[in-house]
Amino acid sequence: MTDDVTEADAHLDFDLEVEEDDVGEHAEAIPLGDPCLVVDDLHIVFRVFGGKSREQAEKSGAHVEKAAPPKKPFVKRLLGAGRQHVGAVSEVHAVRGVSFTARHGESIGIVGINGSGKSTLLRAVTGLIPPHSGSVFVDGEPALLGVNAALMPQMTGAKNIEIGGLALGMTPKQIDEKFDEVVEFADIGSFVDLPMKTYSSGMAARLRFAISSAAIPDILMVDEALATGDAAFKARSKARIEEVRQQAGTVFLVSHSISTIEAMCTRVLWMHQGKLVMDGPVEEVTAAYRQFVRAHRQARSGGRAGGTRRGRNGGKNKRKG
Ligand SMILES: Nc1ncnc2c1ncn2[C@@H]1O[C@H](COP(=O)(O)OP(=O)(O)OP(=O)(O)O)[C@@H](O)[C@H]1O
Repeated sequence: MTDDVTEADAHLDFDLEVEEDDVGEHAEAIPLGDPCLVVDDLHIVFRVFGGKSREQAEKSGAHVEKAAPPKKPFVKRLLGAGRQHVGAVSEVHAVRGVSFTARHGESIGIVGINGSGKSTLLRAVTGLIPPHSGSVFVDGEPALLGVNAALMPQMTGAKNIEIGGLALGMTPKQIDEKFDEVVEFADIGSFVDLPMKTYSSGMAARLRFAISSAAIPDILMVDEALATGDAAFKARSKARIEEVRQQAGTVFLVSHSISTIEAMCTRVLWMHQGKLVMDGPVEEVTAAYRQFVRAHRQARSGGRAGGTRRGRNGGKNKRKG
């Protein structure tokens, strides 16, 4: 996989955040329990209407197919005759045949370039997206409050702590007891009384992480929340992740930061174009992924240099002319 940088891959649009910020020691190895999650040959397919989303998905390297038009009954065909065509329907095959088993006490990082299917996989595991085919078996209640979580931007942070807590199965009394801790963990101060739409993306991500981990869930899903925090927040998050694992919970962490994955995880899944290309110990998978990312960087900077030169010259020529 790592040596296999295709020309198509080289043009993919992705973040290459392999920065080396100091997140701390590597995740502690603890004895693992029984399986808590089994994902078996999972496929997730999105239907996309119109052309723009399709182009975006193709740019990210996802597998896009033109969907067969649904068969309409004769009467509908007759009534619809002459209506304007609203655009083609495409299918984005975002997750393609992914299988793995997670055990109690594991902390599993998910890496992959933009559009490789990481968030879709997490959302499918939590039951937010139904599988196209394949199955997900979960023992316990997954808590996902990633960047796309359904908190209400027009409501205050306080109200969102309440809603988020209830959504995670906490009682109003438990939410009351945890309230100050959540605000302190998220470090949002008096912003807690303002609508979430007034928050910076970092504040919102921190609050989501604080809510999702407040009740020590069976399975904690973290989607990029840690990328937006400072060193102190990362240290607090790491301690919280360890706490979940110590209590036999399982943690999934999606991040573009390899150093964060290395510090917080014991195992890594690498997704590429919807497929699971590697699943193994942190050092092994991150080493292979780093090599892949470097190769891409080189391929991309080569391509971009040409493009930029052409662009600049083109501008100059125009002004001269
Ligand atoms: N609701 C949706 N409708 C249509 N296509 C979607 C939808 N959500 C995701 N996709 C497509 O599925 C593919 C996988 O997206 P996903 O967000 O899971 O990738 P990712 O690895 O999490 O990316 P990133 O690192 O940029 O967050 C992409 O091609 C994306 O465009």
